[in-house]
Amino acid sequence: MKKKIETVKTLLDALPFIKEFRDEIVVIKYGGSAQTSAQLKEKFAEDILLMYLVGIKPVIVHGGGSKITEMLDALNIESKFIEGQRVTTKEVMRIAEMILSGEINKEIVSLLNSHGAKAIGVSGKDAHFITAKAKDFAKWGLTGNINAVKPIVITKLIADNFVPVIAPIAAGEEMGHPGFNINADLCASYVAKAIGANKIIFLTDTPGVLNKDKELLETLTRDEIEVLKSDGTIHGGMVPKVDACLEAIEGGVNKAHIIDGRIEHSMLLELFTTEGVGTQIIL
Ligand SMILES: Nc1ncnc2c1ncn2[C@@H]1O[C@H](COP(=O)(O)OP(=O)(O)O)[C@@H](O)[C@H]1O
Ligand SMILES: CC(=O)N[C@@H](CCC(=O)OP(=O)(O)O)C(=O)O
Repeated sequence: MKKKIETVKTLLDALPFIKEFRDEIVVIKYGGSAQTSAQLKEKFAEDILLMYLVGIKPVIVHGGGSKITEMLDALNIESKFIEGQRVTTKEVMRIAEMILSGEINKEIVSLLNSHGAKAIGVSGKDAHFITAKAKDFAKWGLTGNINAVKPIVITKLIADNFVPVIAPIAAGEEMGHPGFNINADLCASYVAKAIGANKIIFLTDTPGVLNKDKELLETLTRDEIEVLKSDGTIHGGMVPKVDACLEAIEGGVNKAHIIDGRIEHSMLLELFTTEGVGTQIIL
C-alpha cells in the first residue's frame, strides 16, 4: 500500500508540469552522442512516449555526426570540421544524407512507432520545408545556413497527432541542387522558432556546459557565453549548440536547455521536476 501511495504521489508531483506543458510544442535535439546504447535509445523512446501521451507535442530533430564520421572513415574519406561544423564536399553530402535521412531517421521512427507513438520521418527536402544557402562554399562546401523553415508541414503533422522526426538536411533553392548538410543543433533551433515551440532541449554527452574546472554551469547568459567561447572553454560541437540555444530564445522559444542524454530519463527530469538538470541558457 505504501508503495502504491508513493506512485500516486509521484504522479501528483508531475501534475503542475503536465498542466504547464500540455498542448505545448517541445523540440528535442537528439544528438548523435546521446544515441549510443540500445538501452539509452529505449529510455529515450519511453520518455517521448510519456510526453506524447500526456498531451505534450514532441518534435525531434536528430543529429548523427559520429555515424557520418564512422562511415567516412570506413570509406577512407577525411572528416574535417571548422568551428564545429563539417566541411561537406559533394561526396560527403551523399554520405551525410544517407546516414541522416536514411539510417538514423528511420531507426528513430521505427523505435518510436514500436513503442506506440505515431512517428513520421522527414528531412528539410520534404515539401522543401527547410531551405538553405551555402554558409561559405569556399570554406565549408555544401554545409548550409538555413534560409527559411515553412512551419505548415510540421504543424500539420502535430495537429494530426504525429510525432515529427526531422533529419537536418535542407533543400537548395536552385533546380537539381544536391541539398545542404545542416548542423543539427542549428536546425533544431530554426525549427523550434518557426513552429512556436515552448521549449527546446538538447540531449548530448556532457552534463551540460562545463567551465574550465569541468564544473557544470547551471545557467548561462549571452555575455557569459561570449567570454567562454573567446577563451576556448566552449569549443568544438558545443559552439553551435550554445549558438542554437541563443537563436531559439531570441526567436521566442521560452526555454533552452542542454542536458545529459547519457543519463536515463534526463528529459523527464528536466520537464517534470523543479530542480531541472543541465544548463539553461537565458538572454
Ligand atoms: N565547455 C564545454 N562544456 C561541455 N562540453 C563541451 C564544452 N566545450 C566543448 N565541449 C564538447 O562538446 C561536445 C558536445 O558536442 P557534440 O559532440 O557536437 O555533441 P552532439 O552530437 O550531442 O551534438 C562534448 O562532448 C564536449 O566534448
Ligand atoms: C554541418 C554539420 O556539421 N552537420 C552535421 C550534421 C549532423 C549533426 O549535427 O550531428 P550531431 O548533432 O550528432 O553532432 C554533420 O555533418 O556532422
